[in-house]
Amino acid sequence: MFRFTLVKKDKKTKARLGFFETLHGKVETPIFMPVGTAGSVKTVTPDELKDVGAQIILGNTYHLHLRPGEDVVNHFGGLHKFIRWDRPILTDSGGFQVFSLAELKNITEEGVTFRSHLDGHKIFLTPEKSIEIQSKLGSDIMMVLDECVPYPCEKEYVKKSIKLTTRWAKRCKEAKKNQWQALFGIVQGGVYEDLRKQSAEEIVEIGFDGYAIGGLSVGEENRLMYDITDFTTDYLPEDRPRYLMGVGTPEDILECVSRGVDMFDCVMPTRNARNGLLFTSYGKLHIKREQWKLSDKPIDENCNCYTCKNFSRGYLRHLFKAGEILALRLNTIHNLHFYISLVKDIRNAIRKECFEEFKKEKLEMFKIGGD
Ligand SMILES: Nc1nc2cc3nc(NCCc4ccc(CCO)cc4)[nH]c3cc2c(=O)[nH]1
Ligand SMILES: [Zn+2]
Repeated sequence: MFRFTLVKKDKKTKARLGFFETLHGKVETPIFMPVGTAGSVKTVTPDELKDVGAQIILGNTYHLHLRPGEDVVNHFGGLHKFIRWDRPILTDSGGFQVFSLAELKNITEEGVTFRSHLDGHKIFLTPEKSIEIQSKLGSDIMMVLDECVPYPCEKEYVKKSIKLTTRWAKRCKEAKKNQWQALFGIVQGGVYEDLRKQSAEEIVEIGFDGYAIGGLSVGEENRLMYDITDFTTDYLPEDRPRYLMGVGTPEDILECVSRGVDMFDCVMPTRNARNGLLFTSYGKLHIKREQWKLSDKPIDENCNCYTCKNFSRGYLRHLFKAGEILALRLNTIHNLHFYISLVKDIRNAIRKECFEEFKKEKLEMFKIGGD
């Protein structure tokens, strides 16, 4: 059960306001999805996720297959019950994780063979196996198994790779049959516009509930990511959500919403939080800096998250320097709240038809510098 509704199209940019409905509830777009790779969004509880306004989270087929295994999750009634999250979950297919994490991988027509980064045991992932795992996990939105080519990558290789990705997408759709879960296709094509057009046309031809732009945020320059995104969204149907995988910084999200993207996921807010790097309205702030030792200010005076309502920079710096686990939790709560509030403000700006001014103002403020 999945349905996307386009509510409003911005007049001056390609930004869109919409929402989609799943078995586990409704999600307004543009949306940011916190990453819960192995089931948990690191260091925070489901209630804390709801407090910061999270509507949907992302899980990873690769990680959950390796540990604890989809049969264990299925034994507990699926991922929602296992992790106690009753809102929508999207699972990535393992495509990217194999290419970015596993050692010794070999790709054939049938699938990809790789060794677990945990204990080195051999795994053979096929489109059918990826769909089987995601079905047992019970995610609301499944992703097809694709080949995410590295950057840079020979055009000849990319040309062959998108054909394989298209054949795998077809096999995923067949493997899904009439299951209740939604299935998103993934467009590849590297940084080559003609191959992006070809991949988009082939994936749209198969027909999916939504379309992801893959193969980006893999080391290419931002400008190139924006250009390829801008080019590709023109080949995706208006009445389906567009999901830019692995993106990105607050700037990237503003830039790519204006280029027609509805959905984002990134480990940036959570991973940076654990490294003491905090997002504020004026740019990034390094909490461990000496200059915050005696600061009684919150991370961001414009933020009303639990961390900013209760704690000073001085205390957060102390916790971080002392290696207190609470530091990781409070930093994560703030960074997730920052990202989720940003996309909420984006939705309101599109609704009030002032998105372009909102974007300009935000980008200017981010440049001031948080430190
Ligand atoms: N199935 C599939 N999944 C993907 C996930 C991705 N995730 C990314 N980028 C994430 C990169 C990324 C990694 C780490 C950090 C934190 C740095 O502090 C930020 C971004 N690109 C991606 C591409 C694909 C893709 O084509 N196919
Ligand atoms: Zn805050």
